[in-house]
Amino acid sequence: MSAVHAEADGMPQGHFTLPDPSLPRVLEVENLIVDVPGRRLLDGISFWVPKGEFVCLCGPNGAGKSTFLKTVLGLMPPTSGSIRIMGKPAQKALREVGYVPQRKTSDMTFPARSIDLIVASMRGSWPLRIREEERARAIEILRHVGGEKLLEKEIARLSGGETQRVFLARALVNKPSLVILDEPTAGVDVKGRAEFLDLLAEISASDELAAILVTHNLAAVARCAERVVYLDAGRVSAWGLPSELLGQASLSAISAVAGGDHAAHSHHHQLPDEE
Ligand SMILES: Nc1ncnc2c1ncn2[C@@H]1O[C@H](COP(=O)(O)OP(=O)(O)OP(=O)(O)O)[C@@H](O)[C@H]1O
Repeated sequence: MSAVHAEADGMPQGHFTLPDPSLPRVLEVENLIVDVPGRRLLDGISFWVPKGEFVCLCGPNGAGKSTFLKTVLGLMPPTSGSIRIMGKPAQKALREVGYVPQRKTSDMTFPARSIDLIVASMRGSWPLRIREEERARAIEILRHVGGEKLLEKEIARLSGGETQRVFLARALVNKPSLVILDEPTAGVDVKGRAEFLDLLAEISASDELAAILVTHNLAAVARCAERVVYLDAGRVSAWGLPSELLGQASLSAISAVAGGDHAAHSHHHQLPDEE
């Protein structure tokens, strides 16, 4: 508990309920520090995610949420501290993690179909020829996310919501223990966002699959989060149940920051149901 600070402006003070320490841990982060030349981006992050738990990772722009995800995914080196996935050093357990990127980073510049993307993830290499059993598995996982009709479609031609559905299928195809989603509905229209939220709620209901969802979307937090980790200036400023963090002041702290790709283009403050 020593790494958890309740000092951030607008955050509730007092008691936060942590996960049952006796449950198996899918992700365990201890005193993680990430420095880049001249700057500390993550300043002693500690928390864990038990099997099956759905965690929303919230916090203002620039808090370090994407940096944290990149470090867990092995894309940025930790300066010190440790990240364990299913009890192993993170680098040795990345097969246990599925990743859904922000839509802007998943824009495809070459002609790939949904099936290619999903089979590439199954194999770990780009498929030149797809075997029958691979095709069957791709259909199965797309059906699971309600996207079977997208199988042969080119990714570049899909809507935002369809694209994220395919990326969710890709993230789930290897039966991970943890799925990590970085503002998956930023830049997705209202209908696509509502449908994607239904899929996230299903993941949240699963006792097997754990998730970390980076979001500024209060509707997503209210509907899916089993726990919330609130990052501020590279530190965990609160870690507890959504009901403990969704007090009046903290509610505005989560929603009243411009999120995702909107942030770069406008100073518009978003409504709670936007991302
Ligand atoms: N490679 C890097 N070198 C230097 N600074 C970086 C690097 N990557 C990120 N930063 C800075 O670190 C801070 C945290 O960035 P990060 O993208 O992790 O925040 P975030 O919480 O994901 O924000 P947002 O909600 O806007 O996506 C920002 O100030 C960013 O400019």
